[in-house]
Amino acid sequence: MTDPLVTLDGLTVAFDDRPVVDQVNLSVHRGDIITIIGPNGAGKTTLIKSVLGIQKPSAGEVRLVPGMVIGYVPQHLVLESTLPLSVKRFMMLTGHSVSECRAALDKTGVGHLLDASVHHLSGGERQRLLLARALVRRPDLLVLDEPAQGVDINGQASLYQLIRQLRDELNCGVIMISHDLHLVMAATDRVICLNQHICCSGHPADISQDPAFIETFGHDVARSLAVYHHDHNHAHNLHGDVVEGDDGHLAHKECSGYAHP
Ligand SMILES: Nc1ncnc2c1ncn2[C@@H]1O[C@H](COP(=O)(O)OP(=O)(O)OP(=O)(O)O)[C@@H](O)[C@H]1O
Repeated sequence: MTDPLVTLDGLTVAFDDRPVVDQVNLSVHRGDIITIIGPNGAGKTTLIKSVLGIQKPSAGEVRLVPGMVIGYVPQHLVLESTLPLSVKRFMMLTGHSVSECRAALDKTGVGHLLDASVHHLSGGERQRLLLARALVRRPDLLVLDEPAQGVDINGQASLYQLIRQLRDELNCGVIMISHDLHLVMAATDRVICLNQHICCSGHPADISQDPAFIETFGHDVARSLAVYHHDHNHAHNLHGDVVEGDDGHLAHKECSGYAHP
């Protein structure tokens, strides 16, 4: 495996001697999609700010591959509402050419909005614009802070799908914060459950059964997530009945559920 793009080594950030990120070890490689979940105030944004270099660690360190490019997608696009601003002009503020900006907008599915006003975009279109602004830099690492905020449920699913597709195309690493637990479970490779320290981490299918996850999010959340996961130890016949597989085990081949690992 290649060297990680980012390594957090005992990262600790304290405000007034209160650690809000406590001894976090984490590495992100090319191709990884890592999602940070956790309750309000758990230190998720602080951790991401440390990766971006805008929050200094109190202890430990953040190591980045030298020369690496980071594309950042904030939660919201904050704009002066009285200032007329087209999508094209907004993108060109990055210093990239029109053709590069257009290519990035095409990639995120909003190339047709080049001449539209940014003030008139829907929630989903705004998030795609912010993603295009991050992509135009051809990042090695994409950092997203709740990218699906203000986007409806169908829009959220396609936004997460787009993030996976961009990861494949750019071969970048992705680290994001999300509160949309069901979508996270379907769209990510590794979940980090943060509550100052890392409570638990792992594949989405496994994490909902972790006692630390249940302690942080409660039984109801864990149970509702567990609905989407089941062991592949049996098969269904055309009537949906469970049947035994060829190898004597019960195999679950015909079910096309939500989040099969
Ligand atoms: N600059 C700062 N000075 C003092 N306290 C801060 C500062 N930034 C964050 N905090 C505190 O650190 C804690 C973690 O904040 P952070 O924004 O990282 O949490 P979060 O997990 O992203 O929360 P949310 O899900 O609510 O966005 C909070 O208690 C917050 O008030």
